[in-house]
Amino acid sequence: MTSPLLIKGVRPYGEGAPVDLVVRDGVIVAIGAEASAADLAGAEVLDAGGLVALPGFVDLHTHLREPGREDTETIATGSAAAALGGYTAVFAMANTDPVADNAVVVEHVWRRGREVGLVDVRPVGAVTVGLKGEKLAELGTMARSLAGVRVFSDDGHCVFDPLVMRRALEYTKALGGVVAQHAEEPRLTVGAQAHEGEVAARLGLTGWPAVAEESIVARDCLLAQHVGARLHVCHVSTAGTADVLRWAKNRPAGVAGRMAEAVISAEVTPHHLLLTDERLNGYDPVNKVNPPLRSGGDAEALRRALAEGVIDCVATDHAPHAAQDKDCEWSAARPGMLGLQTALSVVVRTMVETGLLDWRGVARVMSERPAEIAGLPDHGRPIAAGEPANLVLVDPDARWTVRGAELASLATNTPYEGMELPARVVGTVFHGRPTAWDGKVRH
Ligand SMILES: NC(=O)N[C@@H](CC(=O)O)C(=O)O
Repeated sequence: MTSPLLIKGVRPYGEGAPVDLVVRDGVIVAIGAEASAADLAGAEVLDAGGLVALPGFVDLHTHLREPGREDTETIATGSAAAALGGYTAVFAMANTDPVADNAVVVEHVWRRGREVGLVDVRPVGAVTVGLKGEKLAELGTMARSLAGVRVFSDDGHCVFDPLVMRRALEYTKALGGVVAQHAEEPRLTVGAQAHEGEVAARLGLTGWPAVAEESIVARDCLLAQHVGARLHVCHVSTAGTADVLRWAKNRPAGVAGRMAEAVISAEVTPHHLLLTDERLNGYDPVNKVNPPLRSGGDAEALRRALAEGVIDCVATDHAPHAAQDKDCEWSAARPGMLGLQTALSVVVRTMVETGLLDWRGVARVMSERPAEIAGLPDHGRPIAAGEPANLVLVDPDARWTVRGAELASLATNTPYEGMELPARVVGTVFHGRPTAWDGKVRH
């Protein structure tokens, strides 16, 4: 038995009067007045007066870069960034070197995540060998490995061949898993450098048209409903994709083959909720990301779709890059931006301050829905006695200024450098143990 933890004076979901949470052996054992003296003997106390408690965040889309690019992030530094950002589980994308397309690599990532012990690191398995889109990877072996992979993705690349995608959906269905698709029709994005629109035209950058995403999402929804499988759409970036998802999710049962068994879900990144292609005017590659920052109208449509539930959840697409891959000309720079430590604040700015979501809604899109989509039983659970103690404690009134150099990631490519953002993660509790408190990681 470990010593208990007493979290004093929190407001679960920002509702009602402050209560005390008593946590023992990874479980919430009592709330408020229920705490007895016996519960509290030898307890560590976290003074959480004025803080909002939410279920720990779950990120379905994190690039931890290990193995292969440990100069930009490691499982240890990425886990630290996750804990400081309020996350208790992250899904590590498969585009590592070597690619996580086999049991050896996914077990390595899983084991290393457990050794670090700050957050549940769940490896994503590649859909195809080497992310090449040609031959299915060993999905079953990865699912049956110690890592128990259930989320499969070629993220960074689209599974563009419709027959390969169909087979992937069929196999993952048999394994109880889900395909997370990076929706990008490659023939429509050859040489693409920026959202196809006025800004790209003015800057002379080759356009990445919205339809390259929307056409793949439409096709994949039809395929998933034809075979009755689960499809998750990564980083939705356009208003048109939100329309396609709304249509697909609302189709009457029975119009497609095995529609009743199909489940479609989708994520949006914090940066697509807040930032637009107007940021490209100075050609600063920190703003280069895939899919690209879109128009203001797109961002507004994404915020509405997230509030409505057409887009299920927020995922960071945390993508650390080395300085030399960002401090260069636009066309040579790698796409991607940091996200783990700024996600909550950007969601508060775009969704809470605008009145689109309350704290219950934040819990839904950052904790509950991602945990459900990935099938994680211990995360995204209600804050109640008997439930696992995976929690985040948030100061809703704080303001802080983002400094890339102060973030826990090895890389510094945050697009929010110097920006003042609302709300701060003060504490994270992972299986009953504080992993972050007041800006510091606790091992
Ligand atoms: N989202 C990004 O801009 N970058 C991702 C992969 C990718 O989707 O290109 C990365 O791994 O860096």
